[in-house]
Amino acid sequence: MLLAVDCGNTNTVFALWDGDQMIGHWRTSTEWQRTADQYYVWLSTLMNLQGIKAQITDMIISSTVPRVVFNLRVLSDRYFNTRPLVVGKPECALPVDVRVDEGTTVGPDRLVNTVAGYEKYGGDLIVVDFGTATTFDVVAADGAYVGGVIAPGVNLSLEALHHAAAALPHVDISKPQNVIGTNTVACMQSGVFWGYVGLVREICDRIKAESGVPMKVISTGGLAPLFQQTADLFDAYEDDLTMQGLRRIHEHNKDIGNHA
Ligand SMILES: Nc1ncnc2c1ncn2[C@@H]1O[C@H](COP(=O)(O)OP(=O)(O)O)[C@@H](O)[C@H]1O
Ligand SMILES: CC(C)(COP(=O)(O)O)[C@@H](O)C(=O)NCCC(=O)O
Ligand SMILES: [K+]
Repeated sequence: MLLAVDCGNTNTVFALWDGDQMIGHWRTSTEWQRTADQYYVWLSTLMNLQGIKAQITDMIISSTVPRVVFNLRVLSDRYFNTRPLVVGKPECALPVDVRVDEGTTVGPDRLVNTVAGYEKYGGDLIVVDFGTATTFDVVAADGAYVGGVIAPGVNLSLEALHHAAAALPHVDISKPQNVIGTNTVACMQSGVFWGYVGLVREICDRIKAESGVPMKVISTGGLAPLFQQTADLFDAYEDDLTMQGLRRIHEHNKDIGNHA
């Protein structure tokens, strides 16, 4: 079975794949100090609790935080006796072209999202990921990754307000009833929530205009469900797009006989 690990700047998600069936997924905070032994105790405890008996033979990693990869490699080596595929490393092939400026390193999560988006929805696609950052990634008709947009994340924007202004409290994001807030918290939530709705709409409109073709827009990431409540922003929501992409990339590397 395949263990797929997506390490974002805030959260790390593990998913267990049996062929194209996801039989479990677990989330933990991203901490580069966490050791291979700690990962293993955590993961095996959760698997036991759910009665999952799995023989993990393969592992694939996507990480936006380079220094967590070391301990994840040790996990793979020590407990599963396999060398992991690491997206973004030369030995990990992608099933699509990447057409960006020479020397640019695209975040692996962004590439993985577009691979999964293309597999399910085809090309001429925009994938919006509401993670620590909010990213927009564009897939051409042939599935190639052709670039995108990086905007500050929703929670990051709220945190920035709190940190920079003495009188603004820590606030959790939610969809406000009204645009006009009648207290500090409601005003901040309105600014960030409706500001983001506008940001998403404007950026997607401009990507479509620049591309000159009709495009589908799909959303993913921790905070995507919140924006799914605003009916007309997205054509679809996918809660495990990065995991689907990791499975697809692993399959592609097997197909071409690539061993990490
Ligand atoms: N189910 C959830 N409900 C509310 N907030 C969430 C949920 N999942 C994640 N978040 C928050 O959304 C943000 C992005 O999460 P995530 O997609 O896991 O980020 P990343 O991939 O960058 O680690 C984080 O600030 C996280 O605290
Ligand atoms: C843009 C990101 C910070 C998003 O990370 P996330 O919100 O998933 O933690 C990450 O994809 C990244 O570090 N990218 C490197 C630069 C680039 O993609 O061009
Ligand atoms: K992410």
